[in-house]
Order: sequence, then C-alpha cells, then structure tokens
Amino acid sequence: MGRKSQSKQNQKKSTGKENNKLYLQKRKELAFLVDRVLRLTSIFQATGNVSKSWEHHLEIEKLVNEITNIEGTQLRNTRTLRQTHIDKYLQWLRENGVQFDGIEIAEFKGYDLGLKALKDFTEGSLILTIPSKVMITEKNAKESELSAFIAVDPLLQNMPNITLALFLLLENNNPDSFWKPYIEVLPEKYSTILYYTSEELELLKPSPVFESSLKLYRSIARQYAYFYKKIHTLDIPVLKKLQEVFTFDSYRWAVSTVMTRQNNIRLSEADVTAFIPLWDMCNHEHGEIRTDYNNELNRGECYALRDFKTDEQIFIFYGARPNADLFLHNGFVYPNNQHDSLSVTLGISSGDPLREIKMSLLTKLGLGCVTHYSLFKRQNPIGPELLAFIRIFNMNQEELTKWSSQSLPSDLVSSEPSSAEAVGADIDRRAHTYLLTRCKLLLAAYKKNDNENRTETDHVSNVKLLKQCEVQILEATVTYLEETIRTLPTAVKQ
Ligand SMILES: C[S@@+](CC[C@H](N)C(=O)[O-])C[C@H]1O[C@@H](n2cnc3c(N)ncnc32)[C@H](O)[C@@H]1O
Repeated sequence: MGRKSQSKQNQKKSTGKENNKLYLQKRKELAFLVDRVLRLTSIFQATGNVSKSWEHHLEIEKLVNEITNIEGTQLRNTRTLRQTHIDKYLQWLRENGVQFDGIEIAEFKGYDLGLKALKDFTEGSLILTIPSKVMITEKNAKESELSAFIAVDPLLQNMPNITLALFLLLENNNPDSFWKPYIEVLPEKYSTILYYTSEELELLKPSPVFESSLKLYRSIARQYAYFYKKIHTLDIPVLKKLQEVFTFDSYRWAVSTVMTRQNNIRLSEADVTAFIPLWDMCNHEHGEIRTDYNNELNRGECYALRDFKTDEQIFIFYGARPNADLFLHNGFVYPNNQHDSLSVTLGISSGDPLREIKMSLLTKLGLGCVTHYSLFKRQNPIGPELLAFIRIFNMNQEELTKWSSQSLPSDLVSSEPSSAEAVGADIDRRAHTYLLTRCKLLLAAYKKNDNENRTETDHVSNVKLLKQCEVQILEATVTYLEETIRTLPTAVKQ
C-alpha cells in the first residue's frame, strides 16, 4: 500500500471518528431536549392549567425548535415536487385495477391538487372504484415488521392513526415500497396547525380553537418525545430503521398526512383506518356522503354527489363537521358550512351558593360533566343542552327546588311552546338575556382581537376565515336572542 493511500485511509478513519463523535453529541443533546418535552407536557397533563397553556406552549415550541435545528429538515430534502410524479402514479393506479375513466388530477387555486372531470358525470353515477390492495391500512401496518413494536407498545395498540403514521414513515423511506407511487404524490407539507408559528397560533384568540390547537400541538410534541425515546432505547429491529427517519419534522408530516387523508372503512366487520389512493385527492364541498366500501367486490366506490360538468372540479362530502374540526384536523375552513357551530365554555362557578342544586339538576339531564355548549349555524342556534343549561343557571332557589322534585324534568331541554309555558317566561327571559350578554361579550373580544392588518399568508387567511365564521354565528345568535326576548309573553308574577 502506498504512502498516499495509507494517509487517505487514516484521514477516512479520523473523519469517521469525528462523525461518530458528532453523532453521539447530537444524540445526547436530543435525548436531553426530549426528556424536557416529556417533563413539560406531563406537568401540563397533571395540572391542566388553561390560563398557563400559552406560556407552556411557548416553552414547548422553543424546545421543539431546538430539536428541529439539531435534526435538520431531512424529510423535505428527500421529497421532490409531487406534481412530477402524477403520471407514474396514474399508471400505477391503472395497473392495480383502480377505475377512474374521465377523470384527471389537476391543480385548483386554493385547493392544491384535486380531481377534474374530463366528461359530464350525472348525480349518483360511479366515478371511482379503488380495490383494497392499493389502500394502506392499519392492517398492513400490523402485518409488517412494525408488528414487533406494536406488540409492546400500548399507544400503538390503542391508536391506529398513530400506527398508520409510523408505517407511512417506514414506507416513505423504503425504495421498494409497493405504495411508492402513491407516497410520492403526497404533499410535502400541510396546512395543519402543526406547521403554524406561535405568532400565527396566537391570532386564533379568542376562538375556542386556540386552546384546542395548543392541546393538539402539545399532544403531538409529547408523542414525538415518547417515540423518540422508545426508538432509541428498545432493541427491536424495525426501530433501527425508524432511527434513520424519525424526526419531529417527519413525524408532524406523517401525522398531518393521516389527519388530513385518513378514512375509516368497514373491512370484514371491523372499522379500519386507511389511506385510499385517488379517493383522497377529492376536495370537500357540502352535500351527502356518496362514498362506500363494497365488501363483495373488495373495493371502495365513490359516486357523484351532484352533476359535474366537463372541466369542473369533482368534490366529495367529508361529513357534517363544524369549521373548528375542519380547521384543526383538515387544515381548511369551509365558509358556507351548514354544519358549522361555535363552542362556548359555560359552567356553574364554585362560588355560586346554589351550585349544588344546579349541578344535581344538570346531572339529572345528563349535563353534569358538560363544560362546552354549541351555538349552531341555523335558524334556532340554541340546542336542547344549552337551553337547559341557561335555564338552570338562571333559576332561583324556589325554582330550582320545584324543578328538582321531578324525576326527569324534560321540559327544560325543550323549546316547544308547551315546554316553554311550563318553564315560564320569567325564567326564559333571564336565561336568554344572560346568553345575550355572554354573546355580546364574546363579540367584543373578537373585535378586540381582529387580525385586519396582518400580512395575508395561507395560515393567516385560514385563521381570519375561521374567526369570520364564528363571528357570523355569534351575530346570528344575538339577533335570534333579541327577537326571542322581544316576543316572550310579559312575565306574570307567580
Ligand atoms: C384529502 S386531501 C384532498 C386533496 C388535496 N387537495 C391534495 O392536494 O392532496 C384534503 C386536503 O385538501 C384540502 N381541501 C379539501 N377540501 C377543501 C376545501 N373545500 N377548501 C380548501 N381546501 C380543501 C385541505 O388542505 C385538506 O387538508
């Protein structure tokens, strides 16, 4: 061996040593940060102190930023532009028996990709059929090398969506994956709150989705830390593979893929969480669920929810979900959402001298543990539970005693004229006036926190849209309450 090549080898050895030292150093720093995330999130779980949730979030986010700085953005660098893979994807779908005549994948402003009609479809006609073999299901995950980890991990045993996320990470890194053409057309990143900065999240105030977002972020940061620890300490072969790909960035990508694209299908008598290729390219619009799983033919079937003309985008209906859910779990807001509602936090204060009797009456109606009530986007925004709460909340001792003597005071949950008469205009006036004041206070809080002057990024416009929808519900509720109070019969002293 010549002197040159020996010195080259020595150089290689010392670079190898350096790299190893760097790697161990990185691992040590990450292990420290991961422990801190676990500790911080468990303190919060134990105290559940909502008033401190924002400070907690900022601390968690700071740790997560330190973690991602060390880990780097591995995943994004390895994923290429999804559009470049569409042709190969369509070929793979055809080869595996997916039927989608007269349909192509296209870009639509505000939706990213979607399905485009290349011919007219009439309402009820079959648009897509997707054989089960192209789907990625929790069953595939359980039958894969991940099974050894699932067998010892209680979280994976109970949460199929997380199992699917880890399985997706493995398949994303598997060059021979059967689903490679599908995975290559998945988005590189998502509009879920896991991609929001804290400045963007803060814009959600005073929406109830602000707290839900912090909770979701906290829970994903905790899951990341939990799995990081397991992946680096347990001796299971598949975890060696996960060590190479598991970072906060890749985990939020996998979790967001699951959140925005998962479907539940009924496979041999059991509900199974799954990715359904092509079906999951459909964007949402209002309508009816016209998608189903055909157990005889072992395939998913998607029927047109209305007529679609040539060149139009083909939509499906994701289900009756309020915008808060769509925002949090799907990363978008649907302005004309007929199933929208706004959650308001209401409860009997611990200082209320009538708390005990009010709570026992609420418990009789099954509302003892309810802390959030919905205002609905419809002509009468007040549901039976909220109606009962505001009535009970505003009763005096005498009224509470009277209503508590009934075994099931069902009139309290009803706005039918006979029930309203039984409850009496006096109680209803106080109840509706109380709610009116609450709604006006909430509206004032939205005005104070309006984000008019913020630079319009996709995240900011989603937040603005969500809050606009919430304000509309509140304004409609105020109008409804004012009208209800105005038309209540004049109170008769009993
Ligand atoms: C199942 S995927 C649909 C395909 C997706 N557009 C894509 O490019 O892969 C669901 C995602 O599509 C987007 N989306 C679906 N319906 C939408 C709508 N009505 N408005 C805006 N975005 C929508 C959201 O980003 C959502 O997370």
